[in-house]
Amino acid sequence: MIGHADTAISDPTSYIQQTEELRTKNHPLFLTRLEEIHKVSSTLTEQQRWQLHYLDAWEALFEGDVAKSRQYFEEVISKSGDPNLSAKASALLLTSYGMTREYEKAFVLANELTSQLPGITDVPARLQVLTNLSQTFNLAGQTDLALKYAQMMAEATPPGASLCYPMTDRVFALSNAGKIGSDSPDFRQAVDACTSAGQPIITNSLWLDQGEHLLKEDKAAEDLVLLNRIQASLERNHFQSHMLSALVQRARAYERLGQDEKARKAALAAISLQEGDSPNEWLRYAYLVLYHVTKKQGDTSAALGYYERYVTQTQGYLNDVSARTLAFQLAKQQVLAKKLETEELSKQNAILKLQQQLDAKAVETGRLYIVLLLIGLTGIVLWLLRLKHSQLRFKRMATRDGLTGILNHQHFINESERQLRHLERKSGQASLLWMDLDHFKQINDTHGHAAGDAVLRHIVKVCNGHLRPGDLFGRLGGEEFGILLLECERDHAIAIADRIRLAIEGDPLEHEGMMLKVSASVGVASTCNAGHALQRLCRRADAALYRAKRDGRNRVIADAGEGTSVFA
Ligand SMILES: Nc1nc2c(ncn2[C@@H]2O[C@H](COP(=O)(O)OP(=O)(O)OP(=O)(O)O)[C@@H](O)[C@H]2O)c(=O)[nH]1
Repeated sequence: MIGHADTAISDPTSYIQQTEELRTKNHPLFLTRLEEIHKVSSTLTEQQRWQLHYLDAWEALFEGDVAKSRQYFEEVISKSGDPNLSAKASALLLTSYGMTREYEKAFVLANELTSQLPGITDVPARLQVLTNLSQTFNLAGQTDLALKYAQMMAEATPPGASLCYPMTDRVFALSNAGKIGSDSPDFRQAVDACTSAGQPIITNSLWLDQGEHLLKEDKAAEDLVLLNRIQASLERNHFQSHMLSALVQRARAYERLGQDEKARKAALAAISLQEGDSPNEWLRYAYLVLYHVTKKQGDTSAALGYYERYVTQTQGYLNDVSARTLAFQLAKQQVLAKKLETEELSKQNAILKLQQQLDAKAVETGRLYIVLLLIGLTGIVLWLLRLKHSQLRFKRMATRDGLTGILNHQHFINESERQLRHLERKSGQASLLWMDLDHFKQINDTHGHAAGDAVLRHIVKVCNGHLRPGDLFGRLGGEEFGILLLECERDHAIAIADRIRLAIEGDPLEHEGMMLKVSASVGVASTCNAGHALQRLCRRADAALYRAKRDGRNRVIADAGEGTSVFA
């Protein structure tokens, strides 16, 4: 329980809520309780203080202090952080714009509230927004919209709760549309709902509207009965616009009944109630009554004066009506323009998105092309490599001996001729070794052909270990080899040949657990004796080899000119 001086409030939240419900039900009690809450305001939570601020704003609007109410409502909307309270404040701000004839602002706000509606789920806030929307659209002459919001309000009203507000908004919309008369059951039903809900101010609004219909239907006496019946309630609740409209209605009723003095008094009372001379439908009627009465009484100058005020008011009223319609249309146009703009933007966004997608696709396609190109290029490169490899293989096959990898007979001959020609030009020397393995047949016969092959490969390996890179080494056939030693004098060649012979002899091949030992006979011919012609060199070397074989094998015999030889 929180308290201050003589006031004690045990549950401020529900107390504030109950006080809010009293606004139009029991306005004097509402004021008393509002004062009580203010006394304990220092003990309230922040949210409760904003609720109190909202009630202060409502009261300021009820009293006609629009500026104060608007300031308070705007503070609630921007600072309270309470979406439901903000929605209610916006709804009442809407009404305040209507009261000050700022119709454009009102309809722009109405449009905003309409779009926010789906998100407003708090029942009291939703009902407040719906009733203010219905009233605002009714003010603009948009009675269908007003009816729609009244219907939505009825649907949003929880079961068992009063339908006073939605029924009243419905009656006002139907009434404004000229769809009901004074005897319409809609009046009766709405009045019953509001009476049993304990809403005298709303009930009085309905009675006054029914009175307007009675006047239109030329039932002035009935209207006066009605006005007399609600007079006490009007005075009790002291709602300024009700007091004003009731007095004007009374004045018009008296005038119709020929009770001019009463009509004049009522009209003057109405004018005295109104502060300022701003356009107003009731004042328009008040001046019209005064014009008729004074004219009838023969007071022409006074009648003229009232008539001028009546014309001014009419002008103002008509301007006001067209301003409402215009503002509504303007706001509608703005909303439409905004919608179109949004649609245009979303179209542009869609185009941009498409563009981006196309760009992405182009990049993707570009990438695909690059990948395909790379695959193609790689394929071509691989194909070229394979081609090169094949060419090399073919070239190798064409120039090399398949078993040992050294030059084949034909290529050895060709290359040797080329090198000898070259050496001849520069007077260089070369020596040709003609080498044949001894009794090789026995290897084949004893150990098999494969062993013979292995020995041939081994011999090539041994020989290569004693040759320079530029020397030519070829297999002339079977177990016969030719070696052309470039830039090599005869004696040096004999020494190399003998080193090779010794190496072959001293390096048997281990093959499948067997030591395969071979020897070689070598014939040497040199350009210094035989000249640079290959044929002659071969003949001389071959002859020397023949002698080496004949003389017992495993030896080197060098050609020493025609018919001579040197042993190594
Ligand atoms: N394993 C193997 N044997 C070969 C190859 N080419 C030739 N031969 C064999 O080499 C042997 C050469 O024998 P011959 O010409 O009688 O000469 P040899 O047995 O070496 O006797 P001499 O030359 O007189 O010392 C033959 O048995 C051929 O079959 C070859 O590529 N691989």
